[in-house]
Amino acid sequence: MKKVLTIAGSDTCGGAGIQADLKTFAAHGVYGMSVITAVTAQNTQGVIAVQDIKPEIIGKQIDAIFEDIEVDALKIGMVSVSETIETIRDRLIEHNVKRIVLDPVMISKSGYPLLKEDARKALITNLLPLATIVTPNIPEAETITGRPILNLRDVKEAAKIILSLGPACVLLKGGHLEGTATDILFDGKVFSEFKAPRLNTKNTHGTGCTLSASIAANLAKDMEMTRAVEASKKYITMAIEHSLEIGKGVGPTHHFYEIYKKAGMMDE
Ligand SMILES: Nc1ncnc2c1ncn2[C@@H]1O[C@H](COP(=O)(O)OP(=O)(O)OP(=O)(O)O)[C@@H](O)[C@H]1O
Ligand SMILES: Cc1ncc(CO)c(N)n1
Repeated sequence: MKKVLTIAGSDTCGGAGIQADLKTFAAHGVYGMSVITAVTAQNTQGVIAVQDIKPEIIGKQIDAIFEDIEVDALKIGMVSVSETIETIRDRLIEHNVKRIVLDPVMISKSGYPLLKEDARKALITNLLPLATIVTPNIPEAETITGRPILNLRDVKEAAKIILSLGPACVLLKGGHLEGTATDILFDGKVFSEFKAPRLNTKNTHGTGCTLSASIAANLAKDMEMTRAVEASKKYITMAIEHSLEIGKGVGPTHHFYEIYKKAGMMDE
């Protein structure tokens, strides 16, 4: 069985972060493992509080995995502060990790900062160059590039700038634009578009976490990048289509093996 690791924050309500990642891994039939960077108190209405885990313990969690288990792919989500980012960078270089999906989580859907402002630079300089693929949403891409993104042309320009910062590929997610939910993959040579109809639901808590976890699971299964993103786009679209009316606010996406099967990935 393929083994996939998530390095991310805990979401009490189970829709985003570590919890979304492990559910996604299970639905993809891979073995999930976790390194927790922060504990959030949050629900579908917002983030109430965050406690960052000490970088030393984060480093020890990473070592505990790599000294014992072979990891086929990993994803990085919420990383909070500069010291955490530097610890993760050092440990991943030391363990010679390949196939890193970086979701540059900055702000929750409800507007709570999940990455400290002074840590943004640390994320860009330390983690972007290690990424096999980085998956910013529009506001994250605007922060990384310092440029507004209003249309598809801006998206492509931003993807080029982000690629120049070191990752092997960029997937710029169009969830925050209007109209068709189009994500653009750029590998330095070719732009590929992944489109899905915009689903009329408020229940999109954890969509970014789910998509990046799905890509990590698919890469672990030796899928080539474009095929992995294509399959993961189908998965997230179905997980949103079946999203759950849980809580009073922005409900979570739904994960189950049926979705994975319907997305045409049952043989992989
Ligand atoms: N209403 C929607 N209908 C269809 N697809 C959507 C919708 N909203 C988001 N998506 C898709 O979900 C995926 C995640 O994109 P999004 O831009 O929402 O990520 P995000 O903002 O990082 O999420 P998060 O809030 O979890 O950080 C993308 O493939 C995007 O196109
Ligand atoms: C722990 C955590 N990671 C990521 C997000 C972004 O969706 C969130 N809300 N919570």
